[in-house]
Amino acid sequence: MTALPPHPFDDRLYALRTRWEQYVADGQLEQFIEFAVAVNSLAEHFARLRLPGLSRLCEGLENAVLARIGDAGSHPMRPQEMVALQRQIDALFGSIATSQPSVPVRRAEEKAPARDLEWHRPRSVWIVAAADREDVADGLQRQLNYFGFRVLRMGWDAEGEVEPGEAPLAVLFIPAGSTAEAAELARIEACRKACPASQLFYLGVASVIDPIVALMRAGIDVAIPDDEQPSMVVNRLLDLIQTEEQERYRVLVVEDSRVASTLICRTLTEHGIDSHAIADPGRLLEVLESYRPDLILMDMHMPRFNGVEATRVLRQMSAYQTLPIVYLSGESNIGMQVEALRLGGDQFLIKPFNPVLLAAVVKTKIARFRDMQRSTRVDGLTGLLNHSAAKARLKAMVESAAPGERFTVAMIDIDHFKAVNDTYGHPVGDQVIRGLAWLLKARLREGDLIGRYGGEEFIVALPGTDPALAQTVLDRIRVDFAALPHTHPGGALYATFSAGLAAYPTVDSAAALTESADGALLDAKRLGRNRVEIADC
Ligand SMILES: Nc1nc2c(ncn2[C@@H]2O[C@H](COP(=O)(O)OP(=O)(O)OP(=O)(O)O)[C@@H](O)[C@H]2O)c(=O)[nH]1
Repeated sequence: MTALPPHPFDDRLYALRTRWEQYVADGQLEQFIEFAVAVNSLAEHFARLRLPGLSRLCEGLENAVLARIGDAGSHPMRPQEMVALQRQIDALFGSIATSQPSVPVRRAEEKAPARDLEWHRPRSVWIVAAADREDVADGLQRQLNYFGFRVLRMGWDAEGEVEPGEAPLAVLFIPAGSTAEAAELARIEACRKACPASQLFYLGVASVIDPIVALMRAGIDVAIPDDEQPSMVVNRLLDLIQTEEQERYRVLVVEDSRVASTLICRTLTEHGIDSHAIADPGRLLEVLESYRPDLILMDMHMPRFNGVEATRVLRQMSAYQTLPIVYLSGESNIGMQVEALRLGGDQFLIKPFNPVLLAAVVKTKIARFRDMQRSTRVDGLTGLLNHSAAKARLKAMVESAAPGERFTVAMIDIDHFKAVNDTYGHPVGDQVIRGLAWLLKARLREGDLIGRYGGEEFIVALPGTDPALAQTVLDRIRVDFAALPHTHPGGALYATFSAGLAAYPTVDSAAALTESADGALLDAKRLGRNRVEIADC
């Protein structure tokens, strides 16, 4: 097996390798299931880190493993099957060893903040552009540089462009037409192979399914339609460098058999999922309220009333209409299963259950449920938290603040924005709003609150930061924003913003913090705009 250098995924790789070696030595089904769990855990880890190429390789291995789980009688597997799996494992380990996820570095011209805080650092991006699309590439490069990305340009014909250790965050392919030719697909395939950890974008694809499928097969992760502005890709890249902190998944198990619920909860725990079990479905509403699960695993046959009846009740309540409900039951009657799905269930799994399948179903359903919930909290124009979500987050920050904890809230407003709209039109105004949103995303930290509070007004909250440091940080962003060109048909315009700051716990409620920061913002406007003022409390 390929020898591995020290690597950030070491623990997971070690678990995967030793479990495989144990299975190779003893050939027991239980060991194979443990190995399957290790493969699943590594695949999820790569997905979380947004390393699409490695995720894909790992998922390929996972599929091959799942197909061979079978039962105790099918283990140890035949020697040829073992060799085939060993080859897949070697290919995966080889790719991991050669791919080095890019390490963030501080921008050369950026000074370290006065007190060291982990503000976002740039990453490198490659742009592969056709000769007649250099203008699009130039515009994108300028924007990417402003948002702190390092850009490397190359043509479609370039060969051997890969420098060792130079794995980019993303590669942007800008083709001459809207359909990829065979040579272009080959170029993308070569890049996919060379950069398994990078996200590959193809800009300007026609909205026709066949060419998009061909691009995906060649290794493209995101095909951007030709009617979407190329600059939108900047936002997607900023999303890539901001991994949202994830709360652990929570599953409520409704199951009257103690043995079954213990087994289910143990499987969930092994996959890093929190669970809570109740034996009496009569307690469902009360526990849903207190535990707030992301999914219910529901038994079908229970005393008093059954799982389908419980599901029907939940589906009549607006709070639980979209909550995923998966039946886990020994019921083998297909008619009953179909009826259970018609009456509100999302999926039907049979007991005794396959632990890997159960975990995969639970995780994918929860991931989709959380994505859907997230979309109701996000502002469509900028991708930031919307007004109500930002307000709720600030309230939660105040309520959960430990004694002695401090943070600073900023209200930010673009100067003379009405004139931008009036002179250049609404779409250009929108681009200016996006520009500021992206700059904030690029420059602030993962744990900072950034929201679009109103039209051209933003709210920011910086944990562990006093007003003086917050002023330094926002002032730097203010200067960069003033230098950011916003293109319009006649050239480029420049905009500025003003900001007001208020500090917790000097001001100790969410409403008073926004009010106080708003007051300081008004002062900044009165004092001439393009400045950051601290509220005097
Ligand atoms: N393009 C665009 N404009 C918006 C959006 N939301 C609000 N606006 C416009 O933003 C402008 C805000 O203008 P004002 O509140 O008068 O303030 P201002 O011109 O920015 O002036 P000062 O804040 O005093 O510097 C209004 O013309 C709104 O129509 C939006 O989503 N897109």
